[in-house]
Amino acid sequence: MSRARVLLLNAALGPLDYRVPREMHVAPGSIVLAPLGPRQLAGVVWEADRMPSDAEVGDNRLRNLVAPYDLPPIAAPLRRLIEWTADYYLAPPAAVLRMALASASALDGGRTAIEYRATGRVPERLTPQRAQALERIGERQGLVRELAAIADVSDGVIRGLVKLGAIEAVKVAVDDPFLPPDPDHAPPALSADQRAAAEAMSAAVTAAAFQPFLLDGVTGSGKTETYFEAIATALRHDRQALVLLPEIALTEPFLKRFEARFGHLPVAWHSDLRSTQRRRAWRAIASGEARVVVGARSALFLPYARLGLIVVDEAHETSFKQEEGVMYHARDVAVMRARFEDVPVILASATPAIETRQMVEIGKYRELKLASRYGAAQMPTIETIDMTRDPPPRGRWLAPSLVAALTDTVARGEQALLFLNRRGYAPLTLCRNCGHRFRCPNCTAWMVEHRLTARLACHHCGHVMPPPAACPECHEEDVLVACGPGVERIADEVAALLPEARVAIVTSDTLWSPAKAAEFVARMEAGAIDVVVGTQLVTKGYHFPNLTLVGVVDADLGLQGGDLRAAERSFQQIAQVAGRAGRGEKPGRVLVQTREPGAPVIEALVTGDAESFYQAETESRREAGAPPFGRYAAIIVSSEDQGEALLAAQTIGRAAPEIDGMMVFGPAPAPLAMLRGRHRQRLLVHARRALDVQTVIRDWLGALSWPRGVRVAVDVDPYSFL
Ligand SMILES: Nc1ncnc2c1ncn2[C@@H]1O[C@H](COP(=O)(O)OP(=O)(O)OP(=O)(O)O)[C@@H](O)[C@H]1O
Ligand SMILES: [Zn+2]
Repeated sequence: MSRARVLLLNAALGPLDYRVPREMHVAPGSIVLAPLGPRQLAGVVWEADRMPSDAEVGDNRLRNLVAPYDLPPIAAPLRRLIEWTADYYLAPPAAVLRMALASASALDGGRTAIEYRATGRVPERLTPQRAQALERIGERQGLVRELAAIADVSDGVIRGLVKLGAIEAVKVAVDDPFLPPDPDHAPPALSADQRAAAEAMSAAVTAAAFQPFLLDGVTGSGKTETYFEAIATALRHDRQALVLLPEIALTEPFLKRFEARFGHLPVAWHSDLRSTQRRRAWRAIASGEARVVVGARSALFLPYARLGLIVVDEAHETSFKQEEGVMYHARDVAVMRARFEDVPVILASATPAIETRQMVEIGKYRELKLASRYGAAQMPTIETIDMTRDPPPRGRWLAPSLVAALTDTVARGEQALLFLNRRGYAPLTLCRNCGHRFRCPNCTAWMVEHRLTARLACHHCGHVMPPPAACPECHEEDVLVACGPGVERIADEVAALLPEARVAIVTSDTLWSPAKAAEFVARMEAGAIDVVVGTQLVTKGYHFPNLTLVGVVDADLGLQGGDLRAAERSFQQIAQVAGRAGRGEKPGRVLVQTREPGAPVIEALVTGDAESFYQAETESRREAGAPPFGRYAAIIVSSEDQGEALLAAQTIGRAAPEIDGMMVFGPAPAPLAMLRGRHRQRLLVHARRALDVQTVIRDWLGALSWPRGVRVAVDVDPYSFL
C-alpha cells in the first residue's frame, strides 16, 4: 500500500490521504502518526471506499506518514461499529473514533510514569492556595495537572508544594498485569430458573454468534449471579466480557461481588480513572489481557482484542443515552457491537424498556425470565398514601403514616430509604417581600438551594452563588424563602422527627466517585446508617438485606413535564426503588405518597399488574406512532444571539423536505430555552419506522448554511425533550 486514507483524531476534519513510505507497512485498522500542518496527530488507516474523502489529493502532493504505533490494529468489527455509529447518530466519524482511542498516553510506549502525592509534611507558612491544594488532594495521587484540577489551583501551585517537600514524586509502573478472574473460584448453587437462564446464555457464548437476550428478572432475583455464569463461560473460552453499568457509583458494589465470585477484580473503565489507570486499562483491553471489563457507556467503544460477551445491566436506564457530543444510546450501540463482533449481548433489567420488550415481542430478542426473588426473600408489599386525605402538617413533606412506619422501622433496628428525585434543599428560592425568584443567568432554570454547601446552584450549567443576605430586587433583608423540598430538606425533617436516627443523603453531590460509593455501602452494611434519603442514584443495583422500608416522597413528580416516556419512567423508577426493600429475610414494605392514587402508574405498582400497564402504554405508543413504532429526531439550533438562533431555525424549518410518512414540528423555543448562555430552538422530526431519516436529515441540513455562531445538533432517537 503506497497511499493510505487516514481518519485523524480531529472531529473537525474528514479523512485525509497520506503517502506510506516504502519501508513502512500499514493496513486498514493500523494506528498511525500523521503530519497535520506543523503538528503530528494520531489516526487510524481506513478502507478508502468506506470513508469517502471530499478532497482527493494527487499522489505527488501527499505527505508521508510519520510512523505506525506499536499497537494492535483497530479490528474490522470495531471499524464497522464506528462507521455505523457515525452514520446513525449523524456524528463525525473522528468523534466516534476518539472514544475507541480514549487514552492518548496509551498510544505512547514507556512503562513507567511519574505521579505525585502528598507527603504529610505541611510547610510552615502556607498561602491560602497551597492550603486549599493540600486539603483537597488528601490521599489522592496523580499527575501534576490532575492534582491541580482536583485542588482547583494552577499547576504552579502544585509544583511549589513539590519544592517545599509537601508533595513528592512517585514512580509508578503503569502496565502492571491484571490478575485473571477464575471462572471456578466460587460458583453459586443456582436456582432452577437461574440455571435455565444461565445455560441458555452460556450456550450462546460457546456458539460465539450474535444473539440478543433480555434477562428479565424481578428485583432481587439474582440477575447478576446468573449472567456471571455467562461471563464464566466466556473466561473458559479465553474470550473477553464487557459489562456496562449506568452509573459509575454502581461500579464499586459490582467490583466486590465480582471479586467474591471470580477471586480477582475486573478491569474498571469510567471517567473517574486517573490518566495512568486509563492507559493501563486501555492497553490491557487492546492486548486481550483484561479479561472482564466493567464500565460506564464509554467502555463500549474500546478495542477489545477477543470480545466474547456484552452485558448491559439495568438496561432500561436512560443514563445510557449520551446527551452531549456523539448523542448515542449505549444500549442500542451495544447490540450493534455484538452484531458486528458476532457475540451474544444480554440486556438485564427488572423493568425493561418498552423498546426492548417490543424486540422480544417481534422475536428479535430472546427473553429469559426470573419470576421470583432468590432464596426466602419475598417481593415487598406496596401501599399508597393519598396526600389529599392524609397530608403532612404545614411546611412538612412526610405524611403521618409514613412517619409512623419510619419510626417503627428505626426502632426495630432496621433501615429505611426515602426517595425523592431532587438534589439540594429546595428547588426554588423566592423573596417573600417582592416575589423575586432566583434564576440562573445562563439557563432557563431556577437556582437550587444547597444548604450543605451553602450556595445556590444551577443544575444545568453548574453556575453557583452564595445565598444573598438580601433580595437583589427589593433589597429587603431576611426575606428569602425556600419553596418545596429537595433531599436535604427531607433529611432535616427526618432529623427533627427522629433525632436519634443516623441519616445519610445520597445524591450525585455526595456520591461523586466510586470511592464515595464504596464508603456509603460499607456504612450501610455495618448498620451505621438508619435512614437514607436519596435521589435516583440509590434506586437501583444496591442490595441491603436490613433495608425493610421504602418511602416514595412524591410519586407524582416524574409524571410532570409529560414527555413520551414519563409514565414508563415513573413506573421503572418506583418499581426499582421499591425493589430495594425486603431483599433479605425480613419482609419489605413500600409506602408511596401521591395525590393521584388512581393514576395507571400507581395502580400498576400497587396491584403488581405491570403487564396491563405496559400493554396500555405500548398501545398508546402504537397509536401515536411513537417509538418503537415510529421514530423521532430532534434538531436543536442554538446561538448566543437569540435572533440568530431563531433565524437559522426558521431557515431550517422552511427548507424541510416534504416526504411521505414524515412530519416536522417547529421550530419552537426549547423548554430549556436558554442553556449555558445559548438560546435554543427545537425542531422535531417524526417519521415512520422504515424511513431512513438520517439520510433525509443529512441531505436537508447539508444543503444549508448558517453563521459561525450558530450550532446545529441532531439528536436521533431523543430521550430528553428539553
Ligand atoms: N444462586 C444464588 N446463590 C447465592 N446467592 C444468590 C444467588 N442468586 C442471587 N443471590 C443473592 O441474592 C441477592 C440478590 O441478587 P442480585 O442483586 O443479583 O439481584 P438482581 O436481580 O440483580 O436485583 P436488582 O435488579 O434489584 O438489582 C444478592 O445478594 C445475591 O448475591
Ligand atoms: Zn445555568
